[in-house]
Amino acid sequence: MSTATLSSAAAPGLLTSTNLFLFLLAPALALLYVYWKVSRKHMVELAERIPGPSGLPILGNALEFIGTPNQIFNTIYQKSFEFGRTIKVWVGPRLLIFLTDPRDVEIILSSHVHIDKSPEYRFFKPWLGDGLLISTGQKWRAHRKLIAPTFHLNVLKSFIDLFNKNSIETVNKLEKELGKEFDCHDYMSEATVEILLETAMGVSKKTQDQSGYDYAMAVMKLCDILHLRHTKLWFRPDIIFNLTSTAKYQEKLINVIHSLTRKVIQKKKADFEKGIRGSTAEVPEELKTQKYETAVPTKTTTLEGTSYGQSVGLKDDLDVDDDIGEKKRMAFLDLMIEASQNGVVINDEEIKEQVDTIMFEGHDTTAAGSSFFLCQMAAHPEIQEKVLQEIDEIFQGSDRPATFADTLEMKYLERCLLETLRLFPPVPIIARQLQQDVKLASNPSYVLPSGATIIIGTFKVHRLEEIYGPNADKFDPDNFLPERAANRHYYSFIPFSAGPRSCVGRKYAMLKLKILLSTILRNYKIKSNLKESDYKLQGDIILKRADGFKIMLEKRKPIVSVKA
Ligand code: HEM
Repeated sequence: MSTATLSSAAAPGLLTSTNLFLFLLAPALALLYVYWKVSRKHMVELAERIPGPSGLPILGNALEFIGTPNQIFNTIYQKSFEFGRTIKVWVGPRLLIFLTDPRDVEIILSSHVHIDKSPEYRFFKPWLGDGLLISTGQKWRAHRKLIAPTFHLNVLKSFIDLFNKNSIETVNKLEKELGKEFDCHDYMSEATVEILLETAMGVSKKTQDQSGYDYAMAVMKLCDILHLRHTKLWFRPDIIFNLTSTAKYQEKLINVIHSLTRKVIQKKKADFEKGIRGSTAEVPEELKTQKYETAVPTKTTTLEGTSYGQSVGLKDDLDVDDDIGEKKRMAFLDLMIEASQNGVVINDEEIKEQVDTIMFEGHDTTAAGSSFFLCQMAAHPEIQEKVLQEIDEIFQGSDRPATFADTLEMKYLERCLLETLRLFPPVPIIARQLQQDVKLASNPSYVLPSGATIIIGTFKVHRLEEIYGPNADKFDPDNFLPERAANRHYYSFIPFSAGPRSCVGRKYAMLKLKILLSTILRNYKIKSNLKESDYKLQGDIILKRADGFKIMLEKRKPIVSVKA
C-alpha cells in the first residue's frame, strides 16, 4: 500500500477522534463554567451589597489601574471619595474590598484567623521565599515567636552606639551636598541598609565587599518590577512573565540581593563557630554612650500617647515587659544561627528567607519614612525650628552621642515623626485574603465574603476628617499630643499595622529614626523650594515621591562635627 493510500485511510479515524474530543470538550467547559459560577454565587451576592464603581464585563474595574505609578495612586485616592468607607472593586474575577473604617480595620488586624496575605504577595516569593512577611499558618507562628524577641527593647538598647556611629557617618557623607538640591532618599537607603547590617545582622559593613547602596538600588528596581506585576494584568501569570526580558532583569537583581544576604550569613556563621557573639562592627571610643547614659527605668517603653509608633492601648508581642532570660536577649541573626544548630525551629534556607525579609522590610520602609520626615521639615520651617530648639536643649551644644534617655526627651521630634508616618505611611495599604465571611462593625449589612481580598487603606484611614478633623491633610504634630491621641480609635493610626501580624521592627524603627534624624538635624537645617502640595506620590509597595525626595542642606552654627 502506498503512503498516500495509508494517510487517506487514517484520515476518517483522525477526524472522528477530533470530533469526539470537541464533542466532549464543549460540555466539559460548560460544566466547568456552571461550577465556577455556582461556587462564586455566594461571593458575588455578598459583594453586590457593597458599593463600588461599576465595571466592564469580564475586566471589571481593571482598566482604572492603568497609567504611571503616580497616576494610579491619584486615581485610587480620588475614587475613594466617591463611595463610603467600604468600597468594592472587581479586577477581572478578583474581588477586592477596601476598608477604611477603624472599627472594621480592627476586626481584620486584631484577628488571629485573618492572617493570610493576599495572592499578590506571591510575586515576592523568588526574592523573600517564605519569610515572615509572606508565610502563614504554623510556619509563620513558629518563626514570629522566634523573631519577635530579637527586637525587644533590651536588645535595641544595645544598638544605640551603632545607631549613633552610622548616623554620624551619614552626616559626613551628606556634607558634599551642602548648598545643592539633591535626593535624600539615596542617602537614607544606604544608611538604613548599613545600620541593619551592623545591628540586626551583627556584621561589620566593612567586611562586606558589596555596598549597602548597591543593595538598596537593586531592591528599589526590583520593587518597580513587582509594582508592574501588580498593576499590569498581562504581567501577572508567571508563564507569560517568565518569557519577558523583565523577568531576566528581575533574576539579575535578585542575584545582587541574595549575594549580599548569603555573604552576611556565611560571615555570621564563621564568627559563630569561632565563639564570637554579638555585633562585630566597631564603635570609636568617643561614641560609646555608656558614660553619658543616665539611669532610665527599663520599663519606660511608653511615651505620652503612643508606644513606639502605635496607640498605647494596643499591645503586641513586642510589648512584653517581663524580664526575658539572657539567652533570648540575642540580636536577630545571632539567634537565628543558634536556633538552627539543632535544625528543628529553623533550617538554613529558612534563615536566608528571614534575613532577606528583615533586610527588605527593615530598610525600604525606614528610608521612605526618614526621607518624608526631612522633606516635611523643609516644607514646614516653623515646625523644624521647634524641633531644632528641642534638640539644642537636650544636647546643649555638646557633640556627645545620643543616649537612650535622650531619645525619650525627643518628644516634639517624635510627634513630627508620627505625624509624618500618619500623612505618608511607608506601607500605604495592607492586604489580606479572607478564608471565611466577616460581618463589618461599621455596617452589619455588609458581609465580606470568604475568598475576597481585603485591602486596608492605611493612607486613607490616616486622613479621615471624621477622625483627624477638617484639616486632616495638614501637617500638625500636635495631633499626637497625648490628649488628642487618647480620644481616637486605636486603629485609626496604623503605620506599623497592628495585632498579631504587626511590624516586628516597630520599636527598632522608631529608636533608630530618632537617633538618625536628630543627628542630621544637629548638623544641618533642611531647606526646599517645594511645598507639601508639590509632592507627587506613588504607592509602589512602599509609598514614595515620584518626583524624588529633593532637599537642600544648610550647615548649622555652631557646627557639631563628630568623627566616626
Ligand atoms: C518606618 C518603618 C516601618 C514601617 C512603617 C513598617 C510597616 C510595616 C507594616 C505596615 C507591616 C505589615 C505589612 C503587612 O501586613 O502587609 C510590617 C510588617 C513587618 N515589618 Fe515593618 N515597618 C517598618 C520598619 C521595619 C523594620 C525596621 C523591620 C525590621 C528590622 C521591619 C520588619 C517587618 C517584618 C518582618 C514584618 C512582617 C511581620 C509579620 O508578618 O509577622 N519593619 N511593617
